[in-house]
Amino acid sequence: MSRTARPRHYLMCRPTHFTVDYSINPWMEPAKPTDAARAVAQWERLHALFRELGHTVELIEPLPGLPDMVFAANGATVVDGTALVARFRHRERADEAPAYREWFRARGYRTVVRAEFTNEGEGDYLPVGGRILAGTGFRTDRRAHAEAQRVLGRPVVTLELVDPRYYHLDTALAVLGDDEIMYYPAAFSPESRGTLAALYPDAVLASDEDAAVFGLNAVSDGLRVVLPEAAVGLAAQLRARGFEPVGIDVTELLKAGGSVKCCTLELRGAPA
Ligand SMILES: CN(C)C(=N)NCCC[C@H](N)C(=O)O
Repeated sequence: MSRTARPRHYLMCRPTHFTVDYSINPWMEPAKPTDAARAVAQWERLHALFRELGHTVELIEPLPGLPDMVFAANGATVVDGTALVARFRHRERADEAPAYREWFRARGYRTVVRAEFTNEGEGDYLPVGGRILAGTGFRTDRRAHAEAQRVLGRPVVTLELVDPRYYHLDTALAVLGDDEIMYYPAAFSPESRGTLAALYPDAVLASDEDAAVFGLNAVSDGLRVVLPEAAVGLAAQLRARGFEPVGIDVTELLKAGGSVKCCTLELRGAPA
C-alpha cells in the first residue's frame, strides 16, 4: 500500500520545569530521581525531528510549578480551528488550563471553549477520520464526551479504559491514518474491545511489551510514525504495512507517565 505524509501543525511545551514531585499515575515515583537536562535534550530532539519531517511546531511558554505542562497534548483538543480546552482531573495540573486558554486566545482563535466537564484534551480525545475516539475511566468524565461531540461537531465513540497504567486513551491507542489505528486490547473493557474490533477490524494490535514502553503513545503523519524506540515489535508491524516508523528516546519523560504523543498537541484547521 502506498502512503503519503501530510504536513501537520503541532503545539509543544519545553520541559524547562520538568520533575516528578507528585504522583497522579502509576508511572510517577517522586522518590526516583529525574534529570531535567536529559528531559530537555530528549524533548529538543523530538521537536527537531518534527521540523525535519516538515511539520510546523509552535510553542507555549512553560510555567514554573507546573512540571507536567510538557505534556501539551493534554491542554486541549483542536478540530476545524475550534479549541476545546482541558479541565484537569487533578489539582496539581489545574492551572495549566488557563495557560492553554490564553495561548489560543492570543493566537487568534475565536472559538476557545472552557469545558464544563473534566477532560484531558488529546490525552483522551483522538480524532480519526470523521469521528472522535474518546477515552474515559480514569481522567476524562464520561459526561464530557457529549460536550466534545457538541463543541467539536464530530460523532464521539466512548471507549472505557480499565488498566490504571494506561490512564489516557493515547497511552493505549494511536491514530495512524484516516481510518487506521493501533491499540492494546487489554487496556479496554470487553465492551470497548468489541467496539474497536467492529470499527477497525484491521487495526495493528500491540503486545504487552510494546504497550509497556508506551509504544502506542505515537504520532503519525500518515506515513512516518514517531514512537518510542523501545517499541520494536510495533515498529516491525508498522513497516510491514508500509509505514515508516521513526524511533526516538524519550525515557526521561516516561518517568512522569508520558511519551511522544503526550508532548504533541495537533492543531487542526485555521483558528475559527
Ligand atoms: C498522552 N498524554 C497526553 C498523556 N498521557 N499525558 C501524560 C500526562 C502525564 C502526567 N504526569 C499526568 O499524569 O497527567
